[in-house]
Amino acid sequence: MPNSATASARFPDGFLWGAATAAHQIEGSPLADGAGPSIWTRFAHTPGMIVNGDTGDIACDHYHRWKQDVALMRELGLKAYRFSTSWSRILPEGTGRVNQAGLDFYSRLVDELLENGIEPLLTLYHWDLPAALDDRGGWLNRDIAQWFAEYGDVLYRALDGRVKKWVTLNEPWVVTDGGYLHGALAPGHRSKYETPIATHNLMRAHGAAVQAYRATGKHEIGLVVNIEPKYPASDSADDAAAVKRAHAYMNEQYLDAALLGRYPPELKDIFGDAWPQWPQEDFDLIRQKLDFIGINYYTRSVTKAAQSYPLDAAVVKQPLGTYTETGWEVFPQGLVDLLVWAKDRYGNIPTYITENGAAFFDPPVAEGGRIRDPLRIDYLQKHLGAIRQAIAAGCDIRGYMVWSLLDNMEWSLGYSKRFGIVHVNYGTQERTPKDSAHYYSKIVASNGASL
Ligand SMILES: CO[C@H](O)c1c[n+]2c([nH]1)[C@H](O)[C@@H](O)[C@H](O)[C@H]2CO
Repeated sequence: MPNSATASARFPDGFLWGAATAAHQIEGSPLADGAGPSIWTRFAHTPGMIVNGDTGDIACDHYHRWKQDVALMRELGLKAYRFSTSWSRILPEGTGRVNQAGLDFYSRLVDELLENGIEPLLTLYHWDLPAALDDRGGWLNRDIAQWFAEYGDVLYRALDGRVKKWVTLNEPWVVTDGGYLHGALAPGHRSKYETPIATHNLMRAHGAAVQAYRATGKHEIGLVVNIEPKYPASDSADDAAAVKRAHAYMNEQYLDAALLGRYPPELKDIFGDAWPQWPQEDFDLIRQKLDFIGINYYTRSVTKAAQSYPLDAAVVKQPLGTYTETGWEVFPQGLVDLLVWAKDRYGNIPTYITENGAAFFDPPVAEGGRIRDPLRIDYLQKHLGAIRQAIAAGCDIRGYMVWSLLDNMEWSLGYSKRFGIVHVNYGTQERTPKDSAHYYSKIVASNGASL
């Protein structure tokens, strides 16, 4: 952890301090004003899919409370806000007819952010595929690359210039591992044959959306991936091989495709006969110049060889480790290690930490509206220290978006886990900044000097 050299390191001038959310997790009103259903609207209304039968029908009611939420960001002094747009709010059938009311919602939100001195970072896809496109095969249909580019183009033409940092996909690994392999996330498939196809079409769609941006956009576009560094449970050759497989599958697969124009060779070993041979022209589409990458970091995995599909690897719980409410080990050194790894493997591409945060059990709102969340403050402090260490090691880190601005719908875990630096009372929709929000606000105001 920090030594005198890194402790004296500082965050660069203009470091972009913000917070992140996603449409389906906070907006509510998924079918309002002409919006079409997404796969998450369907998944949440499928009995047994979401803890406590929770849905995104109301969530944080951000669809109506967006102005107050921007005011909250302003009070916290945030410089940026990473959010996603709902594809089926903009294109209810996924392609063709534009729902102007949906476009207007995001246009108003962007204007309000700008009027409050907050830079928007817009993610086109944060998992909520239009149900109408899922009915046509969704990420299993090669046509989705053009469908996605068309969706991006509608937003680029409407918002580029006001939005200057665009993201195509949020975490393609989670989309495929959760939605097509293990089935824990929408659309809930469990197929080793579908998973590589979904991966490949997500990356083709990413490339097509970047190409569409280059045709009209005048600013920046990137890709956001989740990275979870893997450490061997022992010095055995079997554990080293398990780490290699897990690292290739989760950490290298998507950035290699986007930045190097190829998949790691381990993927063929992992998926065997389920791993197709892709034509070179697909990689020519996928590999597009990016202005930045976004890395979402939460935890690490100590990994051992074990019987499991598809990796033949398992995570080893650390007896002396500290764990969050989602069972993730708090391990800030992993962030340093992965940022240096990414710099060395892909070149020092401008990088934003586009998500980092933790779910802890938060006490109820105390007298005077205070919510003490010391574990979250400790988590943030340690991970911001890790970023400062990575910057001192030469990594070109441009900004940090804490996950999340608000407690929100944690996908299949519903509202049972709270990641927000701001508490949401889902009964009243009252927002209450937690101690971590006040802590983070000071970090932002001092550009990290108060860390
Ligand atoms: C596997 O962890 C991922 O990096 C990850 C963690 N998270 C995410 N991705 C998603 O981008 C968010 O929508 C989640 O709410 C958030 C917290 O779970």
